[in-house]
This record gives sequence, structure tokens and C-alpha cells, in this order.
Amino acid sequence: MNDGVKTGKQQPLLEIRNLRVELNQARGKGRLSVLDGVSLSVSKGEIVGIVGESGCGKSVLSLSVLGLLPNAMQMTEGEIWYKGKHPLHQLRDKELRGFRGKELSMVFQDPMSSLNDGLTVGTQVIETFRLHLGCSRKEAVERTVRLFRKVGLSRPEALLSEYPHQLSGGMRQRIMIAMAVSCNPGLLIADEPTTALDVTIQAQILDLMKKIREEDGTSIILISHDLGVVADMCDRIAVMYAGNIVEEGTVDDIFERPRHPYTIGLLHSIPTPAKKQKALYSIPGTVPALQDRGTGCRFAPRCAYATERCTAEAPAFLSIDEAHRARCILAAGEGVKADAVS
Ligand SMILES: Nc1ncnc2c1ncn2[C@@H]1O[C@H](COP(=O)(O)OP(=O)(O)OP(=O)(O)O)[C@@H](O)[C@H]1O
Repeated sequence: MNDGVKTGKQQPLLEIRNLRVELNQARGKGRLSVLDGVSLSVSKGEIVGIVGESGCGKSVLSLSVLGLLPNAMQMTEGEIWYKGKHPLHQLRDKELRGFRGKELSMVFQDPMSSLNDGLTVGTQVIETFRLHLGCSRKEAVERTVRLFRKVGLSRPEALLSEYPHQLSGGMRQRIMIAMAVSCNPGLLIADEPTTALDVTIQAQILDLMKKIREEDGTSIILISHDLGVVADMCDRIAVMYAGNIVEEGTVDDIFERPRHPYTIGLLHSIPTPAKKQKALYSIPGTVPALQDRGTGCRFAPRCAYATERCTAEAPAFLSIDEAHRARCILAAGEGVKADAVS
């Protein structure tokens, strides 16, 4: 587990406050809440993991930061501050475009969604430098070769004239990371960056992201289904469920002292060699659809500990200690016993 950057009291690099995002339904059927009052901060040089099952809102949260929400969605409440002085929630498209690539960057699961297969990788990275830094072609080529070397690509000069489809998945992911960090962004958002890669290449790409944080002080939001990956990479973890953060803490808080039954369920679902002989645990039920979220605790229908109170009222986000919070009425006091869920 990572004991790298400590969470301090300094001005966060990114601060999301009470963010609400809604989806406009077709044919004037009204709006559905997608994110429901999400608050999260990221300090300089910190790696924050966001975990949760499919459909919990992890991608919508990161797209909100980048100002890239789908047309049918809009922020209806909340604020997103960058370096304490840039209100990203208020910036116009043109201003946000200036931030993207330069200050805020994103790496996706599928490199081909960001790379243009009709252009050589050299041209694509060189053009990024020219566009954002305004440098000459010669300087942009030199920077690209240096960057390719930095992200672990061998024979960088030859690579300049190759097309994405000529490269392996791992090499394409390195190129995409190279493009994302080319202008030294303050924040890199990586959405399932290694899911499509085999295990060895996965480890290399994760090591590359750690190196970028260490050498350049880049903050990283790492979205992942894989709790093993976030345990290894992150300083803090936010667990999302049905449009809310339901638990947040340091890696040790989440893995050693989890308080929310959902987090505990996710931890029990991690495959380990010891569990090989047994059927793998999975949390019963599924994440509710946007229209089925109800008024009480959204996890209550799947929770072995739910009481009438849980279905009647939405739980507050309780502070357990300095960095550790959980959105569960049982999180106070002793909380749920982590071994009780399996
Ligand atoms: N373009 C869209 N139009 C309509 N609904 C959407 C759109 N994108 C996402 N949603 C809905 O918003 C909710 C949150 O989706 P989101 O993609 O953020 O989840 P996620 O946690 O990132 O899931 P995954 O791990 O599968 O990527 C889901 O209910 C999803 O169906």
C-alpha cells in the first residue's frame, strides 16, 4: 500500500463541492439525478482512487471536472474549484478547452478513443505541443522524442512515423499517457486505464503513472473497478454508490477499518488465492437505475443490516476521524463488523 503523500491542510488542487448532475429525460419526462451532492478534494501530488460498481457515477464525476458532460446532462448545483482560484463550474466551453490538456488531462481505458488512427503517433503528439505550448516544429519533435523515452517507449525516433494500429495495446496506452502529460498537467484523470491490458503490461502502466506523480508532482484521480489496483496506487479512496460518495478515507481506513456495508461488500468480493476453492462472494442485487433510487439510503435494499430507518431517511455523511467519513447510520460507534458480511 502506498504511504507516499500525506493528506495535509494545504489548499487542495481540486475541490468539488456538493456537485449535483441531472439527466434530462426524453420527451419532456423531467430530470433524473445522476450525481447527488458529491464533494471531493484532491491535493497536489495526491493519487485519489474512485471505486464502485458500474453505473455509480464515477465517469460522470470525472467528465464534470473536465466540462465534458454528455449533452443530456447538466450540473444543477455545486462548485468545482481548481487551485482555489479557477471556478471550473463557471467557465465557458472555450475557457475550459484551454484548461483541458494543459492543466487537466484524461486517460481512457481504450487508447483508440483518443488517438487518431489516420495520423502517425508522432504527428499527434507533436501537434499537441505546438497547440498548447506554441513551440516550433523542431522543438516539438525534440520534446516528443524525450517524452516517448520518459514513458518507456523504446526507439522513440522510429515511432514518430508509425500509426496507432501498428502498435501493441500497451504501447498505445503509453502514447496516450504521453499525450496526456505532455503539457505537465496539474491533474490527470485516469478512467480504468489498465482494464484492457494484460497483467504484466497493467503493472508497467501503473508504475509509469506513479513515476509521473513522483517526478512531476501530478495529482491523479484513478477510476477503477479493481480494488487491488487502487490499494497499490492511491493515497485516498472514495467509494461511490448510486450517485453518492458513501465512504471516503485513506487506503488504510478503507481496507483496514471500512465502515460502510457497501465498502465491506466490495472488499469481500476481491478474489484472493485463499478464496480459490470457494464460490466468490458478490453483493446481492444490483445498483438501482436512476429512476429507482428512492428517498432513504440507496444501498438499503441490498444491505444485510438495513432497518426501517434506513429506508425512511437519507443517511448523513458521518465523520469517523480526520480523513475518514461514511454515509451510513451504522458507521457511528463500533460500526458494522467487517467480517460479518461474507
Ligand atoms: N450519455 C448518457 N446518457 C444517459 N445516461 C447516462 C449517460 N452516461 C451515463 N449515464 C448514466 O449515468 C449513471 C452514471 O454513469 P457512469 O458512466 O458515470 O457510471 P460509472 O460508475 O462510471 O460506470 P462504469 O464503471 O460502467 O463506467 C448511470 O446510471 C448511467 O446509465
